[in-house]
Amino acid sequence: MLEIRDLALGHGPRTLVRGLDLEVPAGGLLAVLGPNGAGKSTLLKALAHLLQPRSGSLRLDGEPLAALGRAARARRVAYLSQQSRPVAVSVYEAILLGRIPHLGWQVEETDLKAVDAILAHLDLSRLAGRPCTQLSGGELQKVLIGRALAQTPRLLLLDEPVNHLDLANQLEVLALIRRTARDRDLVTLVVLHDLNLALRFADRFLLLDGAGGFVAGDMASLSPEQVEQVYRVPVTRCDLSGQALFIPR
Ligand SMILES: Nc1ncnc2c1ncn2[C@@H]1O[C@H](COP(=O)(O)OP(=O)(O)OP(=O)(O)O)[C@@H](O)[C@H]1O
Repeated sequence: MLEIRDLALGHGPRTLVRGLDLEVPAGGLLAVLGPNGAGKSTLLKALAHLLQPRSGSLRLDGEPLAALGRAARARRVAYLSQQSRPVAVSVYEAILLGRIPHLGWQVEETDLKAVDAILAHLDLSRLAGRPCTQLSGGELQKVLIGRALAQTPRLLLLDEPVNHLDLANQLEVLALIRRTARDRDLVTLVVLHDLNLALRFADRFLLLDGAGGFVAGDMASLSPEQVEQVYRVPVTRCDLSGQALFIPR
């Protein structure tokens, strides 16, 4: 469980988040929503300890995140930024890099087995020897998620993981993230721009308005009024064969 208490975030004079209280249980998927510039990446960076909150506390399974040392944090928190780029190593090596926080002075059999398991889990075994620079966008995104999983984190932070992916890859990658969060009982936060993907894959949401305000709840409770107020676009929420959708009017 991730507990966020009275969190305030901002840059310079601008306050992005004020008084944020939120509990994020393990096993599910929290969609972090909001318009461009609302503070979604800033929130993830604060959780990854890359940015100092103005105030408030962050606890993971009861333990203050700020108290974790660098190595302990790398074992507990995996963060995939918006700007992740391929590195010139093989798929196998890229995922093995995620084991660094767990390594002693050499790679152990358990590390290699962990990489094999992740390759199989992500259906990437056939690409193990391929340089990351020769992957499609969807394949690369899966490798980066694999590297994050190799850290065996408890908290998984993914900033727009389906950006630049085609429809099939968006669905595949998000299904994989949801399945992984459930199977490995991870606390997972995913920044998404597509509300309909959020409705389909997330079970909770946090909607930031960029002016300090926020609304959070079960995905099923996200209302057109809440969406309209933040995105300033009139929308209708409808149901198509059991799948909720927001349609701009
Ligand atoms: N290091 C920084 N210094 C000053 N301002 C910043 C910094 N980083 C971000 N900002 C500003 O803070 C606001 C929130 O940025 P952030 O990247 O968190 O938004 P976002 O919701 O992730 O946006 P997007 O959907 O466009 O990725 C933006 O107006 C941005 O310009």
